[in-house]
Amino acid sequence: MNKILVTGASGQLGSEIRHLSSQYPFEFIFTDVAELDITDEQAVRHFFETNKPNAVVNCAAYTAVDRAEEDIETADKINHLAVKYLAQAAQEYGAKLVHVSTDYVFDGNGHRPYDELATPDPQSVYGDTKLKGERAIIELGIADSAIVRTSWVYSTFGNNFVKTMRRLGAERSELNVVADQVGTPTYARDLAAFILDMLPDFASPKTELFHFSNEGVCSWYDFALAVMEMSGLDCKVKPIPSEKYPTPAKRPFYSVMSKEKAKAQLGVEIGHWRDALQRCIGEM
Ligand SMILES: NC(=O)C1=CN([C@@H]2O[C@H](COP(=O)(O)OP(=O)(O)OC[C@H]3O[C@@H](n4cnc5c(N)ncnc54)[C@H](OP(=O)(O)O)[C@@H]3O)[C@@H](O)[C@H]2O)C=CC1
Ligand SMILES: Cc1cn([C@H]2C[C@H](O)[C@@H](COP(=O)(O)OP(=O)(O)O[C@H]3O[C@@H](C)C(=O)[C@@H](O)[C@H]3O)O2)c(=O)[nH]c1=O
Repeated sequence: MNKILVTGASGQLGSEIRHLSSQYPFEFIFTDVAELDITDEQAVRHFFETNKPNAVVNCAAYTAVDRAEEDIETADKINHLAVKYLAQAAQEYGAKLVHVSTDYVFDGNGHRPYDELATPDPQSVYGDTKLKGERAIIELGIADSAIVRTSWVYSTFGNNFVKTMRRLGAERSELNVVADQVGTPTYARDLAAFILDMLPDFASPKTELFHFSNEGVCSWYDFALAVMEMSGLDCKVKPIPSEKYPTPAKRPFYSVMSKEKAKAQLGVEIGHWRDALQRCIGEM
């Protein structure tokens, strides 16, 4: 029996893993900051010593992209230093590690889907701290560890762009949304299934990077339009350029990721973002 520690389990991804957990023959330990604060190095070691998980899926993160620009130290603690503590504990106690990262590690100046060999160049504090977290794992040379980069995550659980659009769409008759930032949305349930499916057989002498999102490409504007349409909301969405929606953090203009490696090596079949969105909104 595999004993899987899930950190940050009250967030979107963690909640989706919990939702799917009864379908998998694993024993799960779900923790969020109250049960295991991953920035507390001693607490992390103690937790591994006491519970001896065979695997850890790190869903904990500092995901407030704009707030991170001001709150650099906290973002770094959670997205970087804490990831090192988890990786060290996983190495010491022989547990598999699956860590989740982001498309925001890329500068967004590309025009073809980024694969796992593409050079990251984050443009925001959030992206920078997430990249430092990735590197902390890679530098340890830890076996049986995977970093899954994903993008534009939403779920019925937690906070996300889909929920923001539904709220604003119900309140307003018109909404401006950026149309020059392009990427791929990811239903957290599909990401959760991908991670749980890969875990049992996953083995690697070093850290493997994988990209995972739903299929297809869209702008935030296209995404917002689809949310309104599928939610039956009569709110007019207007496309605007990024300079008309100034934010503290710079977002990549293009952050589409190639999933070829995950498909070839792990045999995953991935649904289109519109179908995934429809499934999620159907549960809201
Ligand atoms: N959301 C997105 O669009 C994307 C997310 N990702 C990555 O996917 C992963 C999962 O994201 P998602 O589920 O959306 O994130 P959420 O923000 O929904 O959840 C993160 C969870 O981690 C918790 N947490 C924060 N600090 C700590 C801590 N010190 N110890 C333990 N838990 C803590 C949060 O608690 P609290 O809420 O109290 O802070 C929250 O419950 C993250 O690695 C994220 O970077 C990648 C691409 C896109
Ligand atoms: C609410 C709103 C946002 N926007 C823009 C701002 C931004 O450029 C874009 C997305 O908005 P958000 O701030 O909700 O999304 P953001 O927090 O940037 O989402 C990111 O989160 C992190 C955690 C990730 O890892 C990324 O993959 C990505 O999902 O939409 C509008 O144009 N109009 C609006 O009314």
